[in-house]
Amino acid sequence: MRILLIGYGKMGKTIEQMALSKGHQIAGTIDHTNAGTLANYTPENTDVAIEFTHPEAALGNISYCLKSGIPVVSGSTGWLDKFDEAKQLCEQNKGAFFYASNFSVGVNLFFHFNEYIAGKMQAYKEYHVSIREMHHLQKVDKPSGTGITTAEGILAHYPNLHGWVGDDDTQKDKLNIISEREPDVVGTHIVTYSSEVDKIELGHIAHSRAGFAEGAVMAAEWLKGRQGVYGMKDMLNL
Ligand SMILES: NC(=O)C1=CN([C@@H]2O[C@H](COP(=O)(O)OP(=O)(O)OC[C@H]3O[C@@H](n4cnc5c(N)ncnc54)[C@H](OP(=O)(O)O)[C@@H]3O)[C@@H](O)[C@H]2O)C=CC1
Ligand SMILES: O=C(O)C1=N[C@H](C(=O)O)C[C@H](O)C1
Repeated sequence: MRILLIGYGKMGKTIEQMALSKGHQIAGTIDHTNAGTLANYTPENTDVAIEFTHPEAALGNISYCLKSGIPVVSGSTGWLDKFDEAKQLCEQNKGAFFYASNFSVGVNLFFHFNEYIAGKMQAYKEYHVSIREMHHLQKVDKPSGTGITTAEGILAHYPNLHGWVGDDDTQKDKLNIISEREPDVVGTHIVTYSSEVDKIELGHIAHSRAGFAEGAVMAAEWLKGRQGVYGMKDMLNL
């Protein structure tokens, strides 16, 4: 497939290596320096776009692809308050849009187990549940998209918790997501259930960006010939 890489930073470059190793071609790469050239890409020269940019840039890039008829896979985080706009655009243009806050198969298994454990733990009121996410110093958004998806999986089972809050806030009836930033941490997410007497933890630690890149290329291949809005649960049958 001819893959357009929108965002050519840490993820764009890792995806490029993964896509080439699987026999795909790179239709082009977009970063700040050549953002205006996005308009040169059409379904005639591009089979699919993979978008990993920035919270401020994601919706514009996704909109361009959907309006132009280019199927688009996005992993950008920090913009999901506008997700419904992307969904509507996809429906209006009969397009193809695949979104995941985290493309690694391991994290999506973690999401699955997280929901199962939350369903069991909500009956045990002596345990206080919280989430901790750790990332590298360059990360611009917090909490992480993965941290928010993890929170949503827990909240679905905890009717007494009304939404999540970041670590700059503490409200008793909300689920706390604590964010830590340290040099070179690729991505770590830990769910903790803590009582007076013990602690239960479920965690995922990414050793590199290869898992994210592999999942994004897999999603681009899977999206071929499909129309609609999809996520990892659709692709992995989780
Ligand atoms: N879903 C998932 O599995 C994962 C998601 N992510 C998310 O992906 C995104 C990118 O992460 P990462 O690659 O580490 O970030 P980087 O900062 O390393 O790269 C971002 C890239 O986007 C480009 N960019 C930013 N703004 C614009 C714009 N307005 N127009 C065009 N290009 C732009 C940057 O260009 P320039 O360098 O010129 O500024 C750069 O090439 C983040 O939102 C991150 O949270 C990350 C890992 C996994
Ligand atoms: O910015 C990152 O690096 C990552 N971002 C994603 C997120 O916000 O969840 C996924 C992964 O944890 C790495």
